[in-house]
Amino acid sequence: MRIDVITLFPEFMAQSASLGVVGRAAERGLLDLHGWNPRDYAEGNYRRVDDRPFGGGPGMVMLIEPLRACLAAAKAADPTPAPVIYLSPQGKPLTQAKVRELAALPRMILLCGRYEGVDERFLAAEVTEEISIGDYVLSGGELGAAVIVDAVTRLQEGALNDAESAAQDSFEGPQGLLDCPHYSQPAQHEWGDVPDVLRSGNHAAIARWRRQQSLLRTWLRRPDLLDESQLSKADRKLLAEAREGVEP
Ligand SMILES: Nc1nonc1C(=O)NCc1ccc(Cl)cc1
Repeated sequence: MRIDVITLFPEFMAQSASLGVVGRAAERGLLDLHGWNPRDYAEGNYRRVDDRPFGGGPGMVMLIEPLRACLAAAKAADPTPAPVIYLSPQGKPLTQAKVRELAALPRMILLCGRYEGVDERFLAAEVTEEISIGDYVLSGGELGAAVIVDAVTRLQEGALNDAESAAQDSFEGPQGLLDCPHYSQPAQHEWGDVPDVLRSGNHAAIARWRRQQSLLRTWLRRPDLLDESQLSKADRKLLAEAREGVEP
């Protein structure tokens, strides 16, 4: 998958995509990441990319023309069509379902704003969709872009090894349940012992326990993610059994 990122800080994107699974995927050619800096397309001595807002008020607004020229250069670099996705708190909240949709695309262009905003006429003319990574205000769109690059790259065929993809699947199964607790050495510790079932060697019982913990945690921490009507009979039974001993 090719991802072009329009950002005043291309070095940030390069760094965040050079580590771990994403870095490995990029090395393997599963991710083709390109940074484009609007400042390289700004005219005049000062190469302005921003200016004061009409109507007054604090801060600066990113100008149309440098973004327009920058986006045109990015599009000209590869014939593959791509949606232009703008990261901002005004966007649609990012979900794993959306990540899966994006991961299936051959290419996307991520637009990272800075300052107080981007001229609305550029957004109206060039942006396909706006996405938010959460209801909080960051200093720019780059962290949102890095989140999308990471989440989408993990889903590229061959990006994850068997263990990693099993972990991914368990978490983002069809119902999107929260992950179960994890334990490793030591078995006994002053902060508690590892649940016996995990040391029993009984793989059916272990899988049952993990599923039950995911169901219980989702019910307790994120009931909004739990659509009980979509649960299998077995899952409903597991959850009912787990609920008995627990107050939400
Ligand atoms: N929340 C979020 N989810 O995606 N992005 C954000 C975010 O806060 N961006 C900050 C931002 C976005 C555009 C401009 Cl011009 C300036 C600052």
